[in-house]
Amino acid sequence: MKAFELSLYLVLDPNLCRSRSLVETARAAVAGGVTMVQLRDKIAGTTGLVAAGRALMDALAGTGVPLIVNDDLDAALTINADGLHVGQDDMPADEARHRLGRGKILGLSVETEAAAQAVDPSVVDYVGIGPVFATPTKPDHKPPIGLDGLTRIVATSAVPAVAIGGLKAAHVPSILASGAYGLAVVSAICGQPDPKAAAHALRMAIGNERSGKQFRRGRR
Ligand SMILES: Cc1ncc(COP(=O)(O)OP(=O)(O)O)c(N)n1
Ligand SMILES: Cc1nc(C(=O)O)sc1CCOP(=O)(O)O
Ligand SMILES: [Mg+2]
Repeated sequence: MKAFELSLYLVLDPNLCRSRSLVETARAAVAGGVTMVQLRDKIAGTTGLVAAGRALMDALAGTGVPLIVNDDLDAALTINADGLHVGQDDMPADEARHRLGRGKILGLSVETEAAAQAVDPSVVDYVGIGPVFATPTKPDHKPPIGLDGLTRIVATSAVPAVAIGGLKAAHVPSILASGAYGLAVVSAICGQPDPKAAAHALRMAIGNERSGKQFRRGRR
């Protein structure tokens, strides 16, 4: 399996990318410090996802940043993506793992402690927990879990967690304090006038928060 790092996970949605292409946005975001990229297009269909996914695979080659395909296992397999992300209402994780093979990254959305408890770490590599806050990016999202809900669900998870839903740079301290390893965002990068600068600001906030914690632990 390609190594993965959940600190800053860009979920690419063409609806939010304004006039920029997915490739342009991904390149800029990776230059700004994004560590994972997901292709999420709810209307493209498998053919559209395959075309967009191939272009993204080329753009990310050599960067070390994995490309995850949302929902569509066939598209992920066709382009030999680094992994797949499924939700509770998508294909069951067991089946996704079986068809994906052991060498790929599999992410699963969880919205409750019960769902987090049910995650099998031999099947699922990471969980996406949300929505932390309400967001117009996903109109069909479940009720927001808030920071307390996030903290409880993270504590239940046997695999690394990334928080998602309405997250901006100002939320970095509270999200990391919840125990989540990182943040997954759409509009905080995709919808921004300068996606590289937006990604950089998020990544710096994450780095500062982590180093600040180390410093505080060492103080008398
Ligand atoms: C990292 C990450 N976490 C959660 C989701 C949401 O997945 P899902 O609940 O299946 O909803 P859709 O994105 O498919 O609308 C995600 N995509 N990525
Ligand atoms: C794709 C997605 N999944 C969610 C979940 O709660 O599972 S919230 C969401 C959209 C996140 O977009 P933004 O960063 O613009 O708020
Ligand atoms: Mg889904």
